[in-house]
Amino acid sequence: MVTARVWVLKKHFEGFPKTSDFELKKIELPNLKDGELLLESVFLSVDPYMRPYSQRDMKEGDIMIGTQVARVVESKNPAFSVGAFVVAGSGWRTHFISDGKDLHLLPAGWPESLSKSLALGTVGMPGLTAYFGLLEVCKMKPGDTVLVNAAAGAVGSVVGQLAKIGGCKVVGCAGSDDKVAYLKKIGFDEAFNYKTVTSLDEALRKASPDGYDCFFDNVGGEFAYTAISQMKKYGRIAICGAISQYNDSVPQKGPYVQIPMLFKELQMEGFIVSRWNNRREEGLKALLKWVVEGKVKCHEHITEGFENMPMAFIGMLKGENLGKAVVKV
Ligand SMILES: NC(=O)C1=CN([C@@H]2O[C@H](COP(=O)(O)OP(=O)(O)OC[C@H]3O[C@@H](n4cnc5c(N)ncnc54)[C@H](OP(=O)(O)O)[C@@H]3O)[C@@H](O)[C@H]2O)C=CC1
Ligand SMILES: CCCCCCCCC/C=C/C=O
Repeated sequence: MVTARVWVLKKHFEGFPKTSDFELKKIELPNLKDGELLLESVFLSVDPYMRPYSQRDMKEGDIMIGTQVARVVESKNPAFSVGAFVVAGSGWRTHFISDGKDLHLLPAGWPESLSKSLALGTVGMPGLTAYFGLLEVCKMKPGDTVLVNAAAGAVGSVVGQLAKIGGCKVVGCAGSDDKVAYLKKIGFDEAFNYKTVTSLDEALRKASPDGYDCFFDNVGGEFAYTAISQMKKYGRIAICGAISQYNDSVPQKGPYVQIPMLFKELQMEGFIVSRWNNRREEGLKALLKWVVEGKVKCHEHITEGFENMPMAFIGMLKGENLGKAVVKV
């Protein structure tokens, strides 16, 4: 008999999540039936979507949603051998039983020297978000100037590096000087700390006096309005996230974007990465190749200990992470 530790949503978040909104519980797992396997989480992801999705899809007492890299510890399913690593979406659990249907083996050719945690970040859902958002929504082309916010995070850091590979000029904004230094180190042409500039409008204008062809928006709110006002004619805006609004108890009011949208004839499109689930393999193969070749650099913010999941999640929402926020069990 295996005992799993799980984190449940004890109380729906009101405003910014608190550690008291979560509860750690123990669950006895039954013996395996034919076709099933027992897995143990090795790395778990903490992601911004957990904040809005918990509100929309979860009830109090549910196990927190989420993905993990897990190792097969026992198998009665011939498709998965003991010791194999998979990406699963089984929520905040140390151990779980699966019938194998929704598990993804790591992409073929994953080098032994590459941390498997990257399957939750650059070579996982956030990397795919950057890849499809840039190619299919921003429709980036060589010579474009691309703006990305939350640029030192899991998605943003890949957006900037892919845009450089694609022959673009890249401007990134992040919330600390260390993050800005990192962006410059990984090849961003311009980067600034949006928390310390005296005027965001001026900082954006200085970074690209001619404006922006593409805006990959991870943040929303006031930042997005200011950036949209500086788009070039026919610019493309990908609405990837709106993290500055996820913790609002009262929805923010304008300013509104219709005037720049109209007179600059802009395109703005929201997207969810799962739209391209049928091209997952293509995206992961490309991302893995760039990582192995050293063309895309990865940074991770690793929190040790399953007991620290809520703290890691809250820390990520506060901006404590440089790169992908991951918990190592
Ligand atoms: N559409 C889709 O399919 C997907 C969308 N997303 C979205 O992409 C965005 C980035 O996600 P991800 O890369 O995983 O997370 P990150 O690794 O970027 O972590 C979140 C970052 O957001 C920044 N942030 C937090 N609060 C604010 C705020 N009020 N204003 C500005 N920045 C803030 C912080 O960085 P800083 O220090 O710079 O403030 C923090 O580090 C999120 O909005 C997420 O919801 C992610 C995956 C898929
Ligand atoms: C239980 C696994 C759920 C995985 C969902 C991943 C979709 C992310 C879409 C993000 C939207 C905004 O952040």
